[in-house]
Amino acid sequence: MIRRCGRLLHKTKVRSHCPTEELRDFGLPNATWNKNLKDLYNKFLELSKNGSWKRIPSHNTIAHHLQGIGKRMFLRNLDSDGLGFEYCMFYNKDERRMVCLFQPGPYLEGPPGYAHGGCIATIIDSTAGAGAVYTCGSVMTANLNITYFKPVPLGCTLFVDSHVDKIEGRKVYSSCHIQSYDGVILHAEASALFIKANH
Ligand SMILES: CCCCCCCCCCCCCC(=O)SCCNC(=O)CCNC(=O)[C@H](O)C(C)(C)COP(=O)(O)OP(=O)(O)OC[C@H]1O[C@@H](n2cnc3c(N)ncnc32)[C@H](O)[C@@H]1OP(=O)(O)O
Repeated sequence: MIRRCGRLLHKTKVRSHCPTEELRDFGLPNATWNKNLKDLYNKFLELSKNGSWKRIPSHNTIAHHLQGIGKRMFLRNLDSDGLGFEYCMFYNKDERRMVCLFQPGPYLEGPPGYAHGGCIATIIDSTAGAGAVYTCGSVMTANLNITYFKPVPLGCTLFVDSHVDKIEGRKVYSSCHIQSYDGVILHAEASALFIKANH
């Protein structure tokens, strides 16, 4: 059993923590991105030209963002592109919005052909969480409520749009919608409560 696991791990190139590994920005286009993802990415690059939006670099540790000691980030734990969470984020400071352009790969399957609900929760938590971090510093998720409206086909392009709605002391209230790349299908919506670090 362990040997079988070992072979599987080897085949799928699951990453182990390697502090000397070269830092790579995964939020840049690669050969596995489909046309819709590339088009949305280019649209947001264009919107970034006047400074309203900013592309957020995405490494395989969060040390870059939080000046801490990062190990391996959950969303960036596969070496091969396109298999898991393929995404990039853009932040708009004035609007307190973080958007994520997301293409769920085949290893995120739940129901046959569709993304697992847990990976949808992960991308919502990460997008809204990153929005809260960029708006007011280090946070922890205290509460996350999701309504799933339509299943998400693997390999499609999603537009994840989060917004910091309200800040009350250490409490940061956010909302998030997941739509198809063209805005036609609303796949899920969520509300989240983040608590700012107590320091
Ligand atoms: C590409 C870009 C990347 C960007 C980089 C970064 C990515 C980052 C992505 C991040 C995304 C990933 C993120 C993750 O995955 S975070 C990992 C998942 N989350 C956790 O493990 C959190 C576990 N819980 C805790 O650690 C504590 O309970 C926290 C820290 C949340 C609060 O404990 P703490 O002792 O510090 O605070 P407090 O108890 O004094 O309470 C303070 C206030 O908050 C209110 N309250 C507390 N809990 C709840 C609740 N459940 N509902 C409603 N209200 C709640 C409470 O009533 C009080 O209100 P008030 O009395 O003041 O009015």
